[in-house]
Amino acid sequence: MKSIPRNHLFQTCSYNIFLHKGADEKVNGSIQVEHLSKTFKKGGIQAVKDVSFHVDEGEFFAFLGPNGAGKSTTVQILTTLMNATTGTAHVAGCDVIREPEKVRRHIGVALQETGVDPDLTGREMLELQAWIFGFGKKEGRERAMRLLEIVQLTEAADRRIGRYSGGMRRRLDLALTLVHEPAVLFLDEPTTGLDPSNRMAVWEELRRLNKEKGTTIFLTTQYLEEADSLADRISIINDGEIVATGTPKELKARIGSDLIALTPAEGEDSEQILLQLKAGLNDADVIKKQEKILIYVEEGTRQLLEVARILDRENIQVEDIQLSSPTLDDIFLKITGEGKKSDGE
Ligand SMILES: Nc1ncnc2c1ncn2[C@@H]1O[C@H](COP(=O)(O)OP(=O)(O)OP(=O)(O)O)[C@@H](O)[C@H]1O
Repeated sequence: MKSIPRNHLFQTCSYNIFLHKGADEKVNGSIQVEHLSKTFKKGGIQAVKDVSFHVDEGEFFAFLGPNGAGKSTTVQILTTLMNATTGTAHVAGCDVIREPEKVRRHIGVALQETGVDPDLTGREMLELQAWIFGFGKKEGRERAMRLLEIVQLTEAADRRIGRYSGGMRRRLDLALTLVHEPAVLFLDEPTTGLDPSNRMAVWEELRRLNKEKGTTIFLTTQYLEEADSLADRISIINDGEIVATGTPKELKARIGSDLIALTPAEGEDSEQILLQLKAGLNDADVIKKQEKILIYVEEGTRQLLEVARILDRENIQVEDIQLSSPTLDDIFLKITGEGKKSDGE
């Protein structure tokens, strides 16, 4: 699935093209995508299907979806690393097909595969990146130091990248995209593989960039929690199609903020239980998923008591009952009515 050495390609491009600082130019950091589709000849997979959306300048936008949904393909098209089959896209006011060099000048990209040189140290790599973007030696050194601190790599600054762990490489990669303070930042699953404290550090930095510098951020993620915590707006992508768009609040209002999942005991009639719960809970959102019954509610604790009362009153035996927050799977189930697709492989 990830056959293209994407970040490497991008950084290779940057050695030749980026000989000036994008941050000095006033650009409109918006993204406009119209009817974008991508079909891979190999395998004939339609990875992106007639996708349209916009991201305003300064907005924090998340593309949320499971494995194989089409997130990386969309990012690759928007960052000029891959051509769309049909449709158009403008990033920072420039057409990604007709003006790829202009687009590259205004964007920072952290992709899932890093293309850093394993023989350099983290500090050297950052200083090199700063030099490529036209910063002087002193400023480059200062930027490298500050970014190393932000991504918590100060201690490992002088270690060769080849000896970094996967998580450390991801953090370095993020730092590399920030060197020239781009108008639009594309981050493809930036926190996958990071432990909770590193994840929080990356979140904090992204929030700061977005709020203080007005950087437009396009982030892909499989984590609902990440999109919820960071994004102004979220589009949910499933099997190449956008199935829902809205603010986290709007999306949550569609699904309820809590989820009660119960497993009826063997021999119980789950269809009947479904009807009894619906009736008893004023037509609440109750659905069946395999052997479980899922109830989407707003005030989980209060509703859990109500569910327990109904089960007791109707003499329904259950094997298990749990209260939790909805997962991405649950949201897909609710929004698409069919649940998350498989990996699409
Ligand atoms: N170079 C390629 N050639 C053929 N098919 C591809 C290629 N890249 C991706 N695909 C397929 O396109 C679909 C979308 O993949 P994509 O990588 O965009 O999904 P994703 O949402 O980024 O998933 P993940 O979260 O796993 O990175 C998948 O079915 C994938 O197998």
